[in-house]
Amino acid sequence: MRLKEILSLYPFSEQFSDTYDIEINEIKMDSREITKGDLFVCISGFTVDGHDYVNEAITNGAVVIVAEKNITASVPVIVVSDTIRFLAMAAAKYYDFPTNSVPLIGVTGTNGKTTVTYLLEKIFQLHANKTAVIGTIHMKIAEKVYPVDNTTPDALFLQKTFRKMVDEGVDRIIMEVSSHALDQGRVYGCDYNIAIFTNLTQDHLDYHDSMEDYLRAKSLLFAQMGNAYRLNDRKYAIINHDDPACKKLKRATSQAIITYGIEKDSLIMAKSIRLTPSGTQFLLCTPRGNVEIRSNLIGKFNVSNMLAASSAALVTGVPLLTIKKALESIKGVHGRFELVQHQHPFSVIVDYAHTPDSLENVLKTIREFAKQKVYVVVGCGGDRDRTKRPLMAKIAIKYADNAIFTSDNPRTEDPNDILSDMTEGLPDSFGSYEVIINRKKAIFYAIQQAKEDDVILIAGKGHETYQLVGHTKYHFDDREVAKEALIAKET
Ligand SMILES: CC(=O)N[C@H]1[C@@H](OP(=O)(O)OP(=O)(O)OC[C@H]2O[C@@H](n3ccc(=O)[nH]c3=O)[C@H](O)[C@@H]2O)O[C@H](CO)[C@@H](O)[C@@H]1O[C@H](C)C(=O)N[C@@H](C)C(=O)N[C@H](CCC(=O)O)C(=O)O
Ligand SMILES: Nc1ncnc2c1ncn2[C@@H]1O[C@H](COP(=O)(O)OP(=O)(O)OP(=O)(O)O)[C@@H](O)[C@H]1O
Ligand SMILES: N[C@H](CCC[C@H](N)C(=O)O)C(=O)O
Ligand SMILES: [Mg+2]
Repeated sequence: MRLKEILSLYPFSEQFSDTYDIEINEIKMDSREITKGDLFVCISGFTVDGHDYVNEAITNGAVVIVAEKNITASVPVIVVSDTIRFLAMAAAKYYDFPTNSVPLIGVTGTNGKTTVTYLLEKIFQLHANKTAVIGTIHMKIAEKVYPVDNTTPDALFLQKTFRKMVDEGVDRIIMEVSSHALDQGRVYGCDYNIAIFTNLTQDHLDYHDSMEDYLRAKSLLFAQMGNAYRLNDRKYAIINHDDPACKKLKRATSQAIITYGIEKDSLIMAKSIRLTPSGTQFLLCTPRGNVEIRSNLIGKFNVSNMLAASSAALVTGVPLLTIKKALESIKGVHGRFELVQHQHPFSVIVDYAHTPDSLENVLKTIREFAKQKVYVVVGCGGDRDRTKRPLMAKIAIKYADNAIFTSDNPRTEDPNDILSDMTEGLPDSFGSYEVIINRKKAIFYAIQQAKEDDVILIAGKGHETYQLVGHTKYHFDDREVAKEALIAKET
């Protein structure tokens, strides 16, 4: 594409003279990925400043630099006020606005994003849609799976990927939208048809200044849906009515609002809920009628997730009976309340709860059904919200009979410091706990202790297949380690 075309969306682009009318191979934001003929956009990051890599970019073949600072270079330099904004705009143009031609559904909230995207994927698939998903576990185009680094990738990756999805005939894109991505403008170029909010509870206070700031970031998804009351291009904000943030999020958008809820009177509701140790049952009540759902998903929070997914499916025209069939066919979500299969008379559950609210929800659910003791093996991630550590420890002790605190991706922190943060504020009256820094040993210990009808929850890593120590990822899978420990117990 000609540079002039890429620049055409930029305000007063006529200021860029014809000397800028050159052919561009691709747009890149990483000097290490530049090849001959590319345009390099300098992003000032949290770790380094892309402006410091201009020479490397030129050596690798960059023919134009887009920067926020006046820099001297041997190729033309275009100075803009905000390179992140420029990147999203240029990428959307370069890849020909892929999200204009396919419904895009964004899911945000502290917990439940991966679950809701998974449920929606299954519903749309049953409705004969060709779906694509982007989220924490992977990126998926129909049945092809690709690895991802972030839950929500950067703007460049997104636009390029959306183009690939559209070209491959995808007719529904479902994606998780993290607060980091919203704050960093990774989704500026995305044209959402539906935005879903699950809930807002404490997390990421290492990154956001306060819960208000965290909510502000989440609300950007709703604010950036635009103001388009076009009959053939309806947009919907789907919001959890039970969450206190609902009121503020409603005000963030001018689009049609669909509320869902269990407690509060909502447009889409779950009534007559029955929670059992093997699933949930409820009446899905909608303006298009009511239908009974019998799901294998465990816990009240999953009823809320099913309402969110059902709401999005309904507004896109999926019949209620298809929604019912899809929800009832789902066995479980990878790494979420996943039962480790074995012959012992006690249960081992691996779950991705890594926030105070999710840990409380999962432990409460287990507590309700446990016939004997509840064990929890849990840690807190390094280089992440320190203030959630003592809260998670308190919750673990409150709901479990035996809490074993251990490591979960210490990253660049000393695991001892993380564990001290967890246990520091715990009064003696809070009950006993143990600290076993090595996660494998902690899991083995819990499984060795367990007796008939006990339940062991291994929380925090879910689907993850690594332990991140420093900047190195070591293979580690809670489910594999649990199985090893179960075999060791037999012998
Ligand atoms: C704190 C944070 O969010 N950082 C994100 C940020 O990275 P950064 O600002 O550190 O980037 P940087 O390394 O300083 O680089 C700045 C620029 O220089 C360029 N560069 C760099 C080196 C070089 O040699 N040459 C070069 O050109 C880089 O390509 C980049 O354009 O921008 C990157 C690109 O978008 C992200 O991948 C990265 O996410 C990091 C890996 C991360 O761990 N983020 C977490 C906190 C996160 O975003 N999590 C959420 C999920 C949270 C949840 O919901 O639970 C997520 O969406 O994944
Ligand atoms: N609606 C919900 N409310 C509270 N907790 C939930 C909810 N749904 C799931 N959980 C809990 O949160 C954990 C993570 O769920 P899920 O992966 O769906 O969330 P997420 O928002 O995608 O998380 P992440 O921010 O890491 O991407 C689950 O393992 C479960 O313990
Ligand atoms: N998306 C979350 C995942 C946390 C998972 C947990 N295992 C940890 O490493 O803290 C984050 O990056 O904060
Ligand atoms: Mg997720």
